[in-house]
Amino acid sequence: MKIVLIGYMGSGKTTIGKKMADKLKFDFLDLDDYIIESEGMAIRDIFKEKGELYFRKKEHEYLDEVLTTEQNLVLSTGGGTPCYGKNMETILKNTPNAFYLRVSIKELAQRLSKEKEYRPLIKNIPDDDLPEFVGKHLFERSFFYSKAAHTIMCDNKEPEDIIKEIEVLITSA
Ligand SMILES: Nc1ncnc2c1ncn2[C@@H]1O[C@H](COP(=O)(O)OP(=O)(O)OP(=O)(O)O)[C@@H](O)[C@H]1O
Ligand SMILES: O=C(O)C1=C[C@@H](O)[C@@H](O)[C@H](O)C1
Ligand SMILES: [Mg+2]
Repeated sequence: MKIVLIGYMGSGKTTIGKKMADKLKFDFLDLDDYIIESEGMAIRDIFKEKGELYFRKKEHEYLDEVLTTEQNLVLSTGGGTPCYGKNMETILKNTPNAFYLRVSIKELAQRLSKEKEYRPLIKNIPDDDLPEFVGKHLFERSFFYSKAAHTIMCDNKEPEDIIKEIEVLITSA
């Protein structure tokens, strides 16, 4: 069984995915970390040296690879994963358990202002401009995120409570 978490940068996919996999005794895989290990480079360096198109190509290949294994897996995707090529279709084809972690622009901008360094798409955006950037970007991406089987509203909730909400929605069908 595969549980896939999608959502904007900073929505909590990695944090929640790790904790949930521990709780369910599933394997855990973070697609960004898998790319970093497989390519032997940090994401910001892949963007800088090989370009975003190369990153998106690899992201697509690794997504296909990890979704076609037999293991029980919680997969935390990258913030852009569902928004390129046929990635969202691939996710939906492989599991009924795709969850969109939805967080408000305000909370995303607050979280991301402290953690821009390893996120190449926002690295150079001044904190004051982050809410506007996130708002526009999220608007474009919501079309893809909202195709998930379930949307979990995450503002002002502890990871443990979000995990409990997800657990009751998981289906083995
Ligand atoms: N429910 C939550 N409440 C408050 N803070 C949270 C919550 N979930 C995650 N965070 C914090 O938000 C930040 C971003 O979380 P995380 O790295 O898990 O996001 P992500 O969705 O994996 O981002 P990316 O797409 O860039 O990989 C971290 O500092 C994390 O501790
Ligand atoms: O939102 C995005 O497009 C990205 C989010 C991160 O998880 C990384 O996958 C990368 O920095 C790109
Ligand atoms: Mg992450």
